Amino acid sequence: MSIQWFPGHMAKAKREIQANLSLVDVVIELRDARLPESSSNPLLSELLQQKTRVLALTKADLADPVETRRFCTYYQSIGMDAVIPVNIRKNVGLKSLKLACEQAMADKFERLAKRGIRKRAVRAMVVGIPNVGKSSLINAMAARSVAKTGDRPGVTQSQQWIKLAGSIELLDTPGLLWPKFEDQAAALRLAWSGAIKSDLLQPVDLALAFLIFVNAHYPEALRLRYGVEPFSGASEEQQALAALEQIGMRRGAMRRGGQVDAELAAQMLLRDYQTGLLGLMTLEKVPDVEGQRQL
Ligand SMILES: Nc1nc2c(ncn2[C@@H]2O[C@H](COP(=O)(O)OP(=O)(O)OP(=O)(O)O)[C@@H](O)[C@H]2O)c(=O)[nH]1
Repeated sequence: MSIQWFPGHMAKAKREIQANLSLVDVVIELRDARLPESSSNPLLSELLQQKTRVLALTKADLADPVETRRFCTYYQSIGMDAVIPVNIRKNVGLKSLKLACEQAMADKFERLAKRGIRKRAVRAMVVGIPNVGKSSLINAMAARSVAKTGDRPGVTQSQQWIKLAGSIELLDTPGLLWPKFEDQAAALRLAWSGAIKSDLLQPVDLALAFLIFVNAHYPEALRLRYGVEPFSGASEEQQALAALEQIGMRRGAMRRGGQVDAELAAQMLLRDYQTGLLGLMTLEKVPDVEGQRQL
């Protein structure tokens, strides 16, 4: 991620989303299925007010399916209009997402029809933090679109509406939200997922924290890919470091002279996770009742 989020940029992003919101019926909010809470932005709830909100959990092909189901149930239970796991690269879930947008608006349009107002296409926009899949989703949906409608501009002149098959019009520019840098646990997960570069930790420390997490929640993954046995007890950091050494040797991350290049090993480990080679893993749990946040 190359964007630096200074307060001025955040204010601008907020203004842009606000302006676009006034044009749409439905907001398609993208969150990473591997970290749906950490990849959200609380500002959105504040901005959305009464708008219909459909949540797409992207990169579901990389997430633990059991946890994804739990998150779907959870978000529906706290009032999200629809929650759809998607794999944008493989076009999985996109049809359901489109249907969810139409269904979410069906009642409203019916009410309007009773008042003699003609049914029109549902207007939607995509929002989310960097790297969550916004452009991929718009492109995937547009690829099967009937036509681009150029007659009705968006807020800025370069914006257009993409007319999708059926009766949805999608704004072709997504709304960009900033990630949760201030929450350190969230920032860590975002960095593991590849959404942000961590300013807090060096690659090796980032990888060690990741190894401790994986060892606690998905120990089999380390055994299967690198032959690293689960570790426990005190000196977890030391053991994680030993595991990283082993991973470095397995993956050929060596310096001249035969020593493991820990930084390279760290990068390879995280890359393996980000590309799914480490298996399907979700980095956080559904919030418990106490920790339950608003949408
Ligand atoms: N495995 C997998 N990868 C995905 C999926 N959706 C997007 N990606 C990948 O995630 C990366 C980021 O996707 P983009 O569509 O560029 O994300 P964005 O939100 O537009 O990113 P910004 O332009 O930084 O705001 C790309 O490498 C995509 O191929 C998905 O459902 N599964």
